[in-house]
Amino acid sequence: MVTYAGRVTDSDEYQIRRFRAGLQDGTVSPETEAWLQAVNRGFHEQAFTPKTLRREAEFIRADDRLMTGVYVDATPVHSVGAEVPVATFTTYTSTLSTGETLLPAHLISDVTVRPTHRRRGLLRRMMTESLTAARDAGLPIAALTASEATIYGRFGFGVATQTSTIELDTTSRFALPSLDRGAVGTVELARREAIAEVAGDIFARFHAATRGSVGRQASYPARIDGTINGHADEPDLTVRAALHYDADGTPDGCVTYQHVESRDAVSEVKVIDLVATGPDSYLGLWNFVGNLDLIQRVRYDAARIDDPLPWAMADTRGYRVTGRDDRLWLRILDPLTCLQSRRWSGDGELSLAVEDPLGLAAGTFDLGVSGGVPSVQQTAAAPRPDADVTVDVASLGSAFLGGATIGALADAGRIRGGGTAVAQLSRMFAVDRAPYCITHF
Ligand SMILES: CC(=O)SCCNC(=O)CCNC(=O)[C@H](O)C(C)(C)COP(=O)(O)OP(=O)(O)OC[C@H]1O[C@@H](n2cnc3c(N)ncnc32)[C@H](O)[C@@H]1OP(=O)(O)O
Repeated sequence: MVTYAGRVTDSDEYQIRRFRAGLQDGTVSPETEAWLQAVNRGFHEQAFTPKTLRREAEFIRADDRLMTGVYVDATPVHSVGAEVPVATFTTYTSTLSTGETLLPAHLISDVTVRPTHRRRGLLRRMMTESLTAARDAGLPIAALTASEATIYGRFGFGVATQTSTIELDTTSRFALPSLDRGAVGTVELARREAIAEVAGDIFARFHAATRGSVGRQASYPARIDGTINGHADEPDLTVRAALHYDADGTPDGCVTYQHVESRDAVSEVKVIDLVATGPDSYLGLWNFVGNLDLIQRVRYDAARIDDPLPWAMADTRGYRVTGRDDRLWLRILDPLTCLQSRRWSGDGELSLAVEDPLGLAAGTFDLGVSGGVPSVQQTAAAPRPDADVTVDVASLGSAFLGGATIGALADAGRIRGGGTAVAQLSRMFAVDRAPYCITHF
């Protein structure tokens, strides 16, 4: 019988096991199946069918994920068995685009703790061990997308990118006059099945050029083309797709969308995914979606917060932002590598102290930028009180790609330093566009 007293760090009641997805000749191993079904329960989702279970196992194997399960020795009679983990956590390596380079990134997902085992430190233990292992393996940064905004700051994660939910009025008000000013390319409906063939190449071009983008997991084509349809065995055949082609006929943008029942009897289309490699393909795809017949409104929940679309529209009031959400959370593990990998806009020299509650990225750094080229050196293993500017590691994660400005973080009390040094750091960190991530993981 499980006893429910004490914190996990004080008890030997829990065993942690780490493993890769077990899948042989189309059969999912019992350990992997129990882990996947536990994740589903944790997120209140329907149980996998044999077909969707196999597909999910194939995807997580393709990502080469490390799965962590926390187990108890024994469970009460009639309860789920001891083979089902009470907590889950998974990690894999992908890339984060700084717009200049692709940084290897430690991605964290599928974090669940069973309600009957919560608030005993299981998440803290899994997270601390995982971040420490990633740092020791030389990974400079960790990333996740969060179910709640209050959980991950304590582990050094900061909101690094945000997205808007937008609604477009696509009645006769919708027009993009700027498209007539020399935009090139054409749009054509695509076969749904073709998306899996082209989406990867289009995304790779977007990813390399877009600061804040995270490499997509193996399941992504199936997520955006309707193959993954909740937990149904069959694809969602309401999903449609269109491609934008450049002047040479090469696909350089892709949108998937579906007609949905709206709350207020307005004929509405939901954009599932839209990836464009440049302004022409971006506006071209929106022109297509905005001119669909019989549709009065288009909704999209992953628009840039500095979206060019309203600036291209004849009637900017046809573009409404109905929400804004954090998307990517970043946790710097190696400030030296991270700071050297980004683009700098202003020259300057100052010392930067980084505070880290987990101690992984703490230190004092001399940061110099000359002609936009950075030179960073660690001068102390701990944050020095006499540094020009002091920042906590979560705020550094928010500022890293320009998602939060240094000025806003200073006014929020999260960056400390003399006015001149903070203003200089602000000029050095400034970016021309907000970072943008359209990967959910
Ligand atoms: C990347 C992702 O996968 S996001 C998805 C996260 N998962 C979910 O939302 C599924 C539902 N929730 C859960 O499964 C669990 O409640 C979890 C995973 C959020 C937390 O797991 P627990 O094992 O209870 O967390 P743990 O006991 O280790 O708590 C660690 C700290 O986080 C805090 N905390 C935990 N959950 C929350 C929360 N939902 N909101 C605010 N603080 C929280 C605890 O108070 C504790 O704080 P402290 O150590 O500073 O005192």
